[in-house]
Amino acid sequence: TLPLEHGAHRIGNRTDADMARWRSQRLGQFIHWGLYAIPGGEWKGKTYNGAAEWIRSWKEMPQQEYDNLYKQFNPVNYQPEEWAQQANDMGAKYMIITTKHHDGFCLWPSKYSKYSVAASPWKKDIIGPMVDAYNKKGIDVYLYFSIIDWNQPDWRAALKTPADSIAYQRFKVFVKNQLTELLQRYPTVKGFWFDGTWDDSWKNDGSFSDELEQYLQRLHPGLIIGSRLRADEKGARHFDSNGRLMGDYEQGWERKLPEKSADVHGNDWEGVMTIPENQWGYNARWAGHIKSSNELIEMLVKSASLGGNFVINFGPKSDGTFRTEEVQRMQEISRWMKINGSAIYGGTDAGFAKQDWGYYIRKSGTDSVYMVVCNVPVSGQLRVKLPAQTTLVNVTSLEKNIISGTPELIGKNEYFIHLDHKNQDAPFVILLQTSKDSRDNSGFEKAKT
Ligand SMILES: COc1ccc([C@H]2[C@H](O)[C@H](O)[C@H](C)N2C)cc1
Repeated sequence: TLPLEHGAHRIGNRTDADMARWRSQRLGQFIHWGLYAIPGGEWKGKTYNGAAEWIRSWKEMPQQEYDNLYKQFNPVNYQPEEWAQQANDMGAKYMIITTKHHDGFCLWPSKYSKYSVAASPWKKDIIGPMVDAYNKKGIDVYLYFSIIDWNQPDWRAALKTPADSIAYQRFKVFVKNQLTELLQRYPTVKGFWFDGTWDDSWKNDGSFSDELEQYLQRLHPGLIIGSRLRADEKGARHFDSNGRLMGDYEQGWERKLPEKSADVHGNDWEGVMTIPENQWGYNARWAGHIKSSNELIEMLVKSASLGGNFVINFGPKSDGTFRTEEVQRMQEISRWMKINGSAIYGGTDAGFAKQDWGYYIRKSGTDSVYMVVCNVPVSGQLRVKLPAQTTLVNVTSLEKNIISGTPELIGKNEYFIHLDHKNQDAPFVILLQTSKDSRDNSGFEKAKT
């Protein structure tokens, strides 16, 4: 391995209580909210086909006009208590809020930038009341922070001249000041979700990103920061030049999920997902495929079955309300989580052979393994192949009328669980109580006699 000064400083997952809490939460809510919600993907009758929060970079958008949108930011219907209530109903255990996206507009009255809510008609702090409302519901808050800042004259994508380096040096002081300010203003936050760290200016400055992460940890012990912040001294991101994960969890799963256990190498990880194909901020017209609640639930289940967290993104409108499709998804997921949440919270990779009908999730540290059935076989029988020296002690379902009879032993450590022929309109859950046992199959034979 290469001798790295600014590569990964820890091998393996964090084992402290803060990380264990994050790991048990499994379902998060991402919120992208800012000036981009005002145009909502359209400008002067034209539709922007990119992601709404990137509209400033659209050739049809005069940047000065975008930058002046702060004069219209006045979310008269913003009710953070309602936001927190609906997130709590959905079953989200943490929330990530954009304090500042790439456009540089700060949703808190920053001492270090005039480009904030303080200059808007709204005037007031947006972040504080949100953190308080979510924390009051027992939901942890993480602060999304974009390193890229199109509003800051000292920001540079690349350092081409000595003048660039001098300006960028000032910019790094500004970044450190804002992050310090955020931790001082909102001491209950559990971590940062960094973004906008792919440019050369940042990638080629691994030592700064490393020092910044260590500075933040000293300032606020226990902070959880994913792999997007850091670069090592050779410009490697997420994984250092020795292939070791930097940060506290793999944060690269954006609008995509790992397929199998081998894809995550035993690391903590988090997937973030949009409901439409690729819109984070509010976009008036969602084009393309819009994920149903069952699709999002299956992604959540798949994430938990692979030992990761799943975060669903919402883009509130400029007035502070949520669009119908997003409210619908929160309500449908809420109904499912109220019945099946025990399979998700504290869930992790069961280490069982994957079957076509769906996913296994182990309640971490126990012999309880949940089966979440997403694809009901026309045969009506679910194949369960237990690892060696594992016996099946009990089988129950979280809802009534799912299973018919007792499991049928069909081979060594292999069973069919027969389903009651009800057609299901959502994934359903069966709980397997197993036990480590030197004798194979000893479980159900006892039950059968
Ligand atoms: C260039 O491809 C990108 C760049 C940035 C993103 C940003 C989105 O604006 C959103 O904030 C997402 C979490 N982030 C990765 C997404 C895709």
